[in-house]
Amino acid sequence: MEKLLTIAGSDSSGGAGIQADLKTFSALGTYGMSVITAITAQNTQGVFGVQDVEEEIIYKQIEAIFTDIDVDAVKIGMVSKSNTIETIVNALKKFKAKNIVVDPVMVSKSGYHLLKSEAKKSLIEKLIPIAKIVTPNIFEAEVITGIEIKDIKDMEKAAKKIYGLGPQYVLVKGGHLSHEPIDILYNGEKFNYYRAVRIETKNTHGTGCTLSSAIGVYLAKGFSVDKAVEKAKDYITSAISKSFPLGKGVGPVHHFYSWW
Ligand SMILES: Nc1ncnc2c1ncn2[C@@H]1O[C@H](COP(=O)(O)OP(=O)(O)OP(=O)(O)O)[C@@H](O)[C@H]1O
Ligand SMILES: Cc1ncc(COP(=O)(O)O)c(N)n1
Repeated sequence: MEKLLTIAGSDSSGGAGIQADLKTFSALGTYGMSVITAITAQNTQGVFGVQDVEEEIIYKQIEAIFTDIDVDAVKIGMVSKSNTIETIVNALKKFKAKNIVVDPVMVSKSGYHLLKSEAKKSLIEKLIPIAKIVTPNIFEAEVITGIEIKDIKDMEKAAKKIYGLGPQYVLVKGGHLSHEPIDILYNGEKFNYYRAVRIETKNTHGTGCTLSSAIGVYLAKGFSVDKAVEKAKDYITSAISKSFPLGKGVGPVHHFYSWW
């Protein structure tokens, strides 16, 4: 069984963050482990508080895992602040982590800033360069590049600029853009396009977390990046199509749609 690690924030309502990542790892038949960077008090309507975890215990969590267990892939989500980013980057370099998927989480669907503004520079200059694949949504790609994104051409331009920061692949996700949720993968030479039909639902809490975790799973299973994204895109599209209402706000996708 492949062993996956998520380094991310906890979402108390279970739809995004660490909880979404571990559900994705389990649903896709892999063993999931977690390093928690921050605890959020969150539900389907909003984020009501965040407590960042101290760097020392973040490092110890990573050390405890890598000194004992072979990790096949690492997914990184909410990282909150620059000291946390530096701790993670130094530790992953030290332990020679492979198949690193960086989801550059900045703002929750409910509008809460999960990345402090002082951390943008570290995210861009330190975290993104160590990624095998980085998966910004439209807003994140705009913040990272300074390019305003209105269409697929702009997504391509942004993908090229982000590639210049050092990751091996860039996936710009179009979930927030037009009618068709098209995602664009760039490897420095060519673009691949991943299309799906838009599912009309408000219940999309955790879509980005789930997609990046699923990419990690398929990389851990030995698929090429192109194929891993294709399979992860199929998974998120099905999980969104079976998403369900929970609470009074934005409900979660169904990670276990093919199980029950
Ligand atoms: N309504 C939808 N129907 C089908 N696919 C969708 C829909 N919304 C998003 N997607 C797809 O879900 C994946 C996640 O994309 P999205 O742009 O929502 O990421 P995100 O904004 O980072 O997510 P999150 O807000 O959870 O962090 C992408 O593959 C995107 O194309
Ligand atoms: C801990 C944590 N990590 C990531 C997200 C982003 O997910 P979404 O954009 O669906 O709110 C979140 N809300 N909470």
